[in-house]
Amino acid sequence: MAGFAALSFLGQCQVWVKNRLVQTVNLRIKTLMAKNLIDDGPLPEDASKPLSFMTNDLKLLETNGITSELTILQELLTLIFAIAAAIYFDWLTTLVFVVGALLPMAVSGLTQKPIDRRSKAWSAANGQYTGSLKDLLSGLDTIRSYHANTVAKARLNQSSTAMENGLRRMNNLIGSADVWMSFLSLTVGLLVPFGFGIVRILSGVITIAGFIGIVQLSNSITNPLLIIMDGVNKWNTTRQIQAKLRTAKDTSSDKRSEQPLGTLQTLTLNNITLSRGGKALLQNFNLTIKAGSKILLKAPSGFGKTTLLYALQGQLPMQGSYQINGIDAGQLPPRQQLDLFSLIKQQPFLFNDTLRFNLTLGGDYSQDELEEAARRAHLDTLVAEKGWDYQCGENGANLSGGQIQRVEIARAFLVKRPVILADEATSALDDKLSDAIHDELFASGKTVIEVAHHISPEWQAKFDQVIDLTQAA
Ligand SMILES: Nc1ncnc2c1ncn2[C@@H]1O[C@H](COP(=O)(O)OP(=O)(O)OP(=O)(O)O)[C@@H](O)[C@H]1O
Repeated sequence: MAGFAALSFLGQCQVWVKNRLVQTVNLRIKTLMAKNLIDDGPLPEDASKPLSFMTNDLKLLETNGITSELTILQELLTLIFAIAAAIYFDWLTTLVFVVGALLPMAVSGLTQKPIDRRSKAWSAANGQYTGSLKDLLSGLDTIRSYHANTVAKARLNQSSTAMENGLRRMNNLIGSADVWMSFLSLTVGLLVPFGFGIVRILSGVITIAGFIGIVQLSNSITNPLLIIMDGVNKWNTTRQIQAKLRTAKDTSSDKRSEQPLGTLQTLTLNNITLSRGGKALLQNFNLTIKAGSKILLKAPSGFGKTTLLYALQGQLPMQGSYQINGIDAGQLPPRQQLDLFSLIKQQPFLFNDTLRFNLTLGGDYSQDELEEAARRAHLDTLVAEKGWDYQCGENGANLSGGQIQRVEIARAFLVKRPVILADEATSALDDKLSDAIHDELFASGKTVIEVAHHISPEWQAKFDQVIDLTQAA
């Protein structure tokens, strides 16, 4: 009774230790990936990929990777003890049993590449499914308005079918590999060693009792080996994911040291080339911007204006020479470069949180600073009416388009950075409000780089430079 209780308690401890280990590893990986995603990684061209990685792929890593590693470790211990005990009876018969059990394992190596390919295909299909689902949820109002329900459901079904097919194919391959490895284990791993053992008994090298001992122990050799093979196959499905984790580790160790930049003097672009999604945009572009100047960038839609603003911040790559105060931007820590700019986005993003949080984004600002930013962005009437704790809703669903834009403008005023990048910053505002915001932007004394399609001739005349990007190369 006491023995059984002790064994059960050991089993209980094993469950606790295993789950604690899985939790610790999962948390470390999630923290590392969150850091890479938020701090270090490039802006994703397709958000569904990191989304799927953080959810589905990391789950697969837990079930097929971390859990398999623990199982392999546990079974290895049983295996080592069983082999040691069997050697005590007869080392040669034990060797034949071990070789017979290892042979199928070597053959299992052949299935690794196809398993890799199928796991990659499953991961891609998974990303597409997550992307479709995300699209559908954020565009549900549009889908319903235009009665696109049937098409939307069909698209989602199509990607979920592709994902489930990918999963089935991957599991089929793993399952088939397991079945045929078992067949080999039973034949090469069991029948041959049995025959050899009988020969050893007949030649008087071992006793029947010794052979029975080895046969008993062979279960503790073959079974752990089968479980280890299955674990290795499962672990192999996570190799792509582990490769991504290693890249994340590399990017998170940025060795560039902080260089004193001092106050901003110039931004110099020489022979700059930009591309996005494989498409060449600006070519051989040159521009020098002095601190405090007001620049208007003009070009047709899709030319690459927004891309240029992101590249100035260092959030998208650019080829050529980009210097900040004469220092190569590539030599600056990304954070130092980012800290020079506040970006008023063409399509602002709002958190499903209060007005206050949406302005401060968790930063430490005094109430006076908040009120001042809201006043300059002409958001003060909204604040007076709704209060700072007003819930903006998912991506600003509880605000008008113009109010969302003014929250974005207020954010830019609040952070007080030397350069304001304004991407169609007042496109949702009426002329009077747009003029008032421009008055504030120009009065700030900051460098303003604005991208806009509709700016009146009077306002255009107030800029230091109006650059037509189509003529700038
Ligand atoms: N995330 C992305 N992935 C791939 N290509 C993109 C992405 N975003 C934009 N592009 C492409 O890059 C090109 C430049 O886009 P960008 O937004 O910089 O143009 P823009 O000049 O600001 O246009 P607009 O005046 O319409 O805002 C376009 O052809 C666009 O299709």
